[in-house]
Amino acid sequence: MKTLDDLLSEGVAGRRVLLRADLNVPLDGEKITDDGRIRAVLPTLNALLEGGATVTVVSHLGRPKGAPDPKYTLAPVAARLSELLGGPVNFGAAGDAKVTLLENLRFNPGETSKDEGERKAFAQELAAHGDVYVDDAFGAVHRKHASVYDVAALLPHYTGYLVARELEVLSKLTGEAERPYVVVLGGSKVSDKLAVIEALLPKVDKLLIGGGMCFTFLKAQGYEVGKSLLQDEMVDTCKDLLQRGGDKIVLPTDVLSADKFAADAAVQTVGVDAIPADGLGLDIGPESVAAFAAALESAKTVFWNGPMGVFELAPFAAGTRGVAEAITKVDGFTVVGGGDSAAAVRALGIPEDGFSHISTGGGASLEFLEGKALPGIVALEG
Ligand SMILES: Nc1ncnc2c1ncn2[C@@H]1O[C@H](COP(=O)(O)OP(=O)(O)O)[C@@H](O)[C@H]1O
Ligand SMILES: O=C(OP(=O)(O)O)[C@H](O)COP(=O)(O)O
Repeated sequence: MKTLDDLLSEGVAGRRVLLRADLNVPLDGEKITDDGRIRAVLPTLNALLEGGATVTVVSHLGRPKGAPDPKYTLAPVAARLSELLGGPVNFGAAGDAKVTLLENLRFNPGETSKDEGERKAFAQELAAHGDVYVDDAFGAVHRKHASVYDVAALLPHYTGYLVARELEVLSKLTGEAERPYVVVLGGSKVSDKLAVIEALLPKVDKLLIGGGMCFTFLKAQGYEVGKSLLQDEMVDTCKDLLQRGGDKIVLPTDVLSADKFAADAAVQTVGVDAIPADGLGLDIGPESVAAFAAALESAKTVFWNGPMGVFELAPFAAGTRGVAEAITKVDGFTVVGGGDSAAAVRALGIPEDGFSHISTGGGASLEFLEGKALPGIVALEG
């Protein structure tokens, strides 16, 4: 793979660079609640600007359905990027500034289309913005999307500093990871991540499952989960995983059940056998936090992706905080990955140096750990 330093030594003065970034930041309305992913691309962007390039930055935000949706505009990101760069950023179309951020890629159906022709057509449109392509969107390298995969075939392509660094650090988690190796999974992207568990099971010593992920497993164990996040069609898969995983898989034994998805909800801590029919499980309970912390105590390698609960709402942050703190006490190599997981660490005031590495990618890291070929990396290798 050619690197950004290769490109800089070729010289970028006066050249147009198409830069794929992952600026999929958490938002509260129009307010960015964590700008970590914007900051993470600054070294690459600044190096290109210092080299004299004109840069068109492209990114997705959230999961709009292939059409413009004001809820998912990158406008707040353009404003924050401009603040962080200390200079102007054109938004939506090229202008006087050296940096342009285009609107959310996923407003175009070609970006995520399963139809290769449709994706390639959109990749052609994107390629028109650059003489060369730099991929620094580590969080999206596991997506076979036009801006991540197809466009690389159309332009000379290079890895950005973030992608290079992430691959270097995460490669310590594959192959000869020191044992015990504990993976902690949570979050809300249940269907994406259930598929990863199967591949990870043989590689790890313990798999702790909390967050929105755990309810499909609890259902598979025979418990009723009320109105909690549930992937009904995956219950049988979970039964099979539980059987194969044996005592490697650790599930919560208690949860916080709320009467609504809100900070002022009425909340009760219940055993997993007593989740009310109208209850929403929004965090793991204290007994589970203690069990997860105990399982982490002797770990030598830890990877954590996905908050243990809806940490954005104060009453449901304790599980994520407890697990994060337990990981910071581990005497070994510890990685937390994922847009929201990294944001949670910062939002909860957990010292960032308590982890060996904070990755910008959740799903991307998991698929890398799994040993899967990542489309965004395959494309850069070609
Ligand atoms: N029990 C739960 N029910 C619903 N949502 C949850 C639950 N636990 C965690 N979440 C949500 O999961 C989201 C993060 O999930 P995900 O995107 O998978 O993580 P990451 O971005 O770190 O990969 C957070 O916004 C959090 O509120
Ligand atoms: O937030 C992301 O992934 P993550 O939640 O796994 O860290 C990336 O921006 C990828 O987004 P996607 O999972 O909608 O393709």
